[in-house]
Amino acid sequence: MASSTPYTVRWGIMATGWIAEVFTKDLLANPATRGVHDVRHEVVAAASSSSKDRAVDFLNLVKAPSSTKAYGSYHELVADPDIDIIYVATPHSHHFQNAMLALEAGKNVLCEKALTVNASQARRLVEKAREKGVFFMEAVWTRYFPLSVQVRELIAKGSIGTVYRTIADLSLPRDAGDGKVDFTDSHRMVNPDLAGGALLDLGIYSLTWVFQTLYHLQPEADKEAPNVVAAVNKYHTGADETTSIIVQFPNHKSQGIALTSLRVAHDVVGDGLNSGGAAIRIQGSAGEIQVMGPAYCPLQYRVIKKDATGKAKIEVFDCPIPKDPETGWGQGMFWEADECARCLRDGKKESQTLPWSESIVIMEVMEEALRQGGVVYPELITSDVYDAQSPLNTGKR
Ligand SMILES: NC(=O)C1=CN([C@@H]2O[C@H](COP(=O)(O)OP(=O)(O)OC[C@H]3O[C@@H](n4cnc5c(N)ncnc54)[C@H](OP(=O)(O)O)[C@@H]3O)[C@@H](O)[C@H]2O)C=CC1
Ligand SMILES: O=C1OC[C@@H](O)[C@H](O)[C@H]1O
Repeated sequence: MASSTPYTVRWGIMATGWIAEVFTKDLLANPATRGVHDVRHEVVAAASSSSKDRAVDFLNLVKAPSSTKAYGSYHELVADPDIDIIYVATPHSHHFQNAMLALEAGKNVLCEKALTVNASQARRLVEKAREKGVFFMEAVWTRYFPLSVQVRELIAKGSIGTVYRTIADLSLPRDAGDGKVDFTDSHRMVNPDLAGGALLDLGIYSLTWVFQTLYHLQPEADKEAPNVVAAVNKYHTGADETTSIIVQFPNHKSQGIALTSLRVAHDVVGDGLNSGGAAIRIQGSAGEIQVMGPAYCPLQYRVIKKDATGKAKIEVFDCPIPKDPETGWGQGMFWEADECARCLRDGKKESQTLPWSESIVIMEVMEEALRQGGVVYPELITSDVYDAQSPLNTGKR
């Protein structure tokens, strides 16, 4: 008989920026408000690379329980024996060193997207997780949305026939009108020192839709790494500002088109529904699924087929994100946290929804696209040699 006591996971939060705040609030949202009763989350500690005060401010901001510990270094965080899993919420540039720091300490790890700066770093992390026997997952939260689960199920049961093509776009209209985009050159979105650029930050979601609809569902025995053709426009900082990728799975006769840009919008109106077209179109031999809303946080999908008379039949499915009524919190990041909890409870080292091998293949695609576009990141952040004392781990910038 299943236990009625929820399985509790104790989290340590590495970094105190924007997404650390959103994710931590989701951890603290009541699971019952999303109908979850088998797992729950506790926030045990948070760490800032710059000071303990910043970690204290962060914990106040997210209204963490008073017992939650604040650390002024990532090293202290990963050494805390009360923590089950570390959430790495630093810029892409830091993920390899920071995740390795936690894995080396024997911690389970959920690491923000993009997992690393290149595929070799991703492979190293997976090898380390395997060696240490710990759980490790890339935090691509969208994969755990009930909407994504439903869309994958529809495809798997052949609702739109054989899927031959997926087109996915995640683009932000940040053109400043003076040749620049409205991020400062030091911002992580465009700063090569922080592995900035449209692809690693946004394009990964376009690729997520391509992969979860065309690659993830390929039978294990027929898994096919894709051919990659990319066009990249570089920003004056050297990071990519607009990148378009065609991934081709020749044996499956399928293709994915993943688009991203910091210049134009995937949705001109900005409400995710009325832009005139879907940013994600999954095209099958017997119909199409359109996913509405930004690729990272979609809230509606439509299944479009012809009925027996040849007339279009459109079914619309809304998938809202439940908010905790007490705090108003809930952005949809709790679903990936629940996945981590269930994997830990069940002794799984990787999530079947985003297996290690798939994170690596996606990193290979992004690395190849950036190579074709001539985007080069600095040695400090591309190295796959772990250094506990790297400035990326100590915060000594
Ligand atoms: N899943 C999602 O929807 C989203 C995911 N992300 C991902 O989360 C990660 C962080 O993004 P975001 O929270 O927006 O970034 P922020 O700049 O807001 O925060 C990054 C944090 O990392 C720490 N950090 C350590 N070293 C540096 C450094 N040299 N420069 C800047 N910050 C540093 C800082 O915390 P401290 O020094 O206190 O440790 C900082 O607050 C990225 O990988 C991004 O792709 C971002 C937004 C949405
Ligand atoms: O992951 C993300 O999703 C939302 C975007 O606005 C953000 O830049 C990106 O990091």
